[in-house]
Amino acid sequence: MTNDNPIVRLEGVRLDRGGRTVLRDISLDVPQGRVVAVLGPSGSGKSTLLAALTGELPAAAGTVEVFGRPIPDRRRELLELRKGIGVMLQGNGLLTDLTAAENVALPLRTHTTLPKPVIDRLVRMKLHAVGLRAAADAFPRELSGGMARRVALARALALDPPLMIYDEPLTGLDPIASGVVMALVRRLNDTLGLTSIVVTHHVHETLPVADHAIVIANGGIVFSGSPDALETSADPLVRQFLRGEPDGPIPFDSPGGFGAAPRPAEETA
Ligand SMILES: Nc1ncnc2c1ncn2[C@@H]1O[C@H](COP(=O)(O)OP(=O)(O)OP(=O)(O)O)[C@@H](O)[C@H]1O
Repeated sequence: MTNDNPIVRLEGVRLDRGGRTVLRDISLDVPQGRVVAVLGPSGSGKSTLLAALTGELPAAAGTVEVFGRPIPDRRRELLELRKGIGVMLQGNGLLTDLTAAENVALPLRTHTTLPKPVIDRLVRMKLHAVGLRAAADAFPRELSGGMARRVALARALALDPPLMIYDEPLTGLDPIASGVVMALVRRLNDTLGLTSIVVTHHVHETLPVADHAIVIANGGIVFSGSPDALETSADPLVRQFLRGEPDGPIPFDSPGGFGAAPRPAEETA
């Protein structure tokens, strides 16, 4: 997967947490316009990888570039970069005492000086984009799980970020709601000209909408290729993950979690 101007580029990245190497030797290019699925068992380091993309976790080695520039060290520049990354975290993260519209308006109120009528209009557009314009005045408790997830998606889109990151967008959703959310992820990616990274262990719901998939396990990328190639892979590690088998090359009981790199952090290169 190569591209001269990828939206995200990782080169030889090592990520440590709590003094332990979680991921090592990670190289990945995400070209503009793609939907990339980041798959892997629980504790393999998927969220850790996302934390590196948003600059929350600096790489212990290697380079992480987003929008063609290394992740900045300076807080001000980092905050600026983050405005270009829409993040939908696990669960909804919706504020329960605010309506759907007020939740979507939050990033616009916090990060822009736009007048209220303009914000109201943008909020209506975002809710329309996720098919929920009629639910603007509903509180999160009045929404189904799938609808609440779509409001969270509208909120992540509020500032028109060119890059969207989804961390387990399907947790707790039934198969129908999962299908709706993933179809929306694909449609928004294409109609708004975004690039999307979807971190999930919901392989079968995510692969149909992805252009590219990577699997992380045992502290590194163990597969990188098309969804078709993933499903037909004969690699025992990939097979074990796809079938959800406890026995195989991915250890179930390594220290610190399933599939985590079981060795201490090396010296920074
Ligand atoms: N703040 C932290 N301090 C120390 N270790 C951490 C920290 N966050 C995560 N880890 C460890 O890093 C490893 C990877 O965790 P991570 O949350 O990235 O995995 P994941 O693939 O996202 O898991 P899940 O699918 O369960 O969310 C785990 O062994 C975890 O215990």
